[in-house]
Amino acid sequence: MSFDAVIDVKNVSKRFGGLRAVNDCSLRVERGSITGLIGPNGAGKSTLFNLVAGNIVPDSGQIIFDGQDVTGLKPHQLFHRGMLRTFQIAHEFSNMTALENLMMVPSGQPGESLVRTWLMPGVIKDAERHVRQKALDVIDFLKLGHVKHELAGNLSGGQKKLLELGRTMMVDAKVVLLDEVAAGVNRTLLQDLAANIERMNQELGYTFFVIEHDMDLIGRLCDPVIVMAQGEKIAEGPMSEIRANPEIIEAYFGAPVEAA
Ligand SMILES: Nc1ncnc2c1ncn2[C@@H]1O[C@H](COP(=O)(O)OP(=O)(O)OP(=O)(O)O)[C@@H](O)[C@H]1O
Repeated sequence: MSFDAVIDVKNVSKRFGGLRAVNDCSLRVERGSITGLIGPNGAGKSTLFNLVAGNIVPDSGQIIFDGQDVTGLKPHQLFHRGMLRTFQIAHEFSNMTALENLMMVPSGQPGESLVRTWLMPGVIKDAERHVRQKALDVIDFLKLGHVKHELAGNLSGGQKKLLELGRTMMVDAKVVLLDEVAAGVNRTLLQDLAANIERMNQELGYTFFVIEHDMDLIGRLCDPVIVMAQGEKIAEGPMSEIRANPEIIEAYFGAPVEAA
């Protein structure tokens, strides 16, 4: 079977003191998929995300991103290669409008250099026009037109998350790591958010890697779903299969695990 992995985690381990938070774990995220990562509290999901996103360095093993060994690279270096992590913290600049927030994202805009601004005003104008148009397209795609001139600080929790999703679209990410999408979002906006993630995946080809405690959301969005427990991958498959596996249900999906 051919498998085009955008993220390939190979035998990665991470200890905190005597605790093996991630233990010889291997898993892959296929390009074009929405891959879910679930498991009980303390299973090692966040640690695995931190390892993949470059927030912490593994004790052993390798992280391959888009065919290249990126083990030990920092988050900003991974960002420039097209790996984005979002939703853990709302990064919006409160005193800027939704549209301006999107326009701030692309790095290395010519307008950032004062010397270039002075030497080549025409180039800057063109680049700005391009970024503005792209931001307007993203606003349209996410159906945020009615709040585009609203200060980001005044948006609802769900709208802020949509805006953050929009920020990933400004840089053409190869993979987006989503952390706890559902946390703090009401059911209606959650449906919007889920629909937009699906559209970004299906219409624009984005790959997502998702940690989520909300099993309904995981069931709706993700295929495959990877189950972690005690620092290891213990199962992988469509949510229907995972849900039907009595051993997994018994051991890992009792009431405490479902609680977001
Ligand atoms: N910085 C740290 N220092 C010490 N121990 C840590 C650290 N980060 C995580 N751990 C421990 O590693 C284990 C795995 O934690 P992790 O947060 O990765 O699990 P998780 O699956 O994301 O859990 P949850 O669903 O509760 O967020 C836990 O026992 C946790 O206490």
